[in-house]
Amino acid sequence: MIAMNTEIPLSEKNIILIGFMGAGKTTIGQLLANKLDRPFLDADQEIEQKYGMPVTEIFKCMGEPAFRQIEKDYLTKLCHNSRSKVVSLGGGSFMQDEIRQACLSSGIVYHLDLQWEEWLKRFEALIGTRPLLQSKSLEEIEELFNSRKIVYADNHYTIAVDAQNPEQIAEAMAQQIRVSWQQE
Ligand SMILES: Nc1ncnc2c1ncn2[C@@H]1O[C@H](COP(=O)(O)OP(=O)(O)OP(=O)(O)O)[C@@H](O)[C@H]1O
Ligand SMILES: O=C(O)C1=C[C@@H](O)[C@@H](O)[C@H](O)C1
Ligand SMILES: [Mg+2]
Repeated sequence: MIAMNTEIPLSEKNIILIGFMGAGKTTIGQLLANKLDRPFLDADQEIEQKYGMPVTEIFKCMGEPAFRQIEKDYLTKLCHNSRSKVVSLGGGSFMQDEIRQACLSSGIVYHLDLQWEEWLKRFEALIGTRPLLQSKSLEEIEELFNSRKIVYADNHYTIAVDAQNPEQIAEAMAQQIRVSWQQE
């Protein structure tokens, strides 16, 4: 756990979910937002809506560097201009220094932490819609998984997501967050 910026009241800070592709950021983020009665924003979905195409198409038509720039612009602005939201990042968003710093300084960052063996069970469900997986061998994906884990470790809270379903995880997170708001 790392120190938080105290200028924004705790209960107004964005709750930001990070973690590897398929860890459950979108699924759990939506459930958590409903439970806390907060608006939900998913970086990938917002970008898809703005550009009128899925992330896979943005990668194909514009290339990954363009996607990363769009992702950086969207998320750094969001961190500076918005409060009291539940925000799910894309799996790679946190790898960009500016996004990481903006999230850590303005929000409460939750790392949804999944073990490799559990992630493998989700592979088939992910491959069609995650362009980064499509060009890699399983060994290369495992390498990416391990290298990103080091970066995700820069967070405020780590939540193990291997052994529970999304509803249980969102409920546990909501309870912990409500308690922290009451203690403010
Ligand atoms: N705790 C869980 N147990 C079992 N399946 C889960 C769990 N969390 C998510 N899933 C499933 O894993 C898949 C990926 O989930 P989701 O899209 O929420 O991941 P994500 O972290 O948002 O991925 P990305 O970084 O690519 O956006 C979905 O099919 C979802 O139903
Ligand atoms: O882990 C990643 O780099 C990505 C994850 C997805 O959420 C999308 O943002 C995109 O497919 C890239
Ligand atoms: Mg997602």
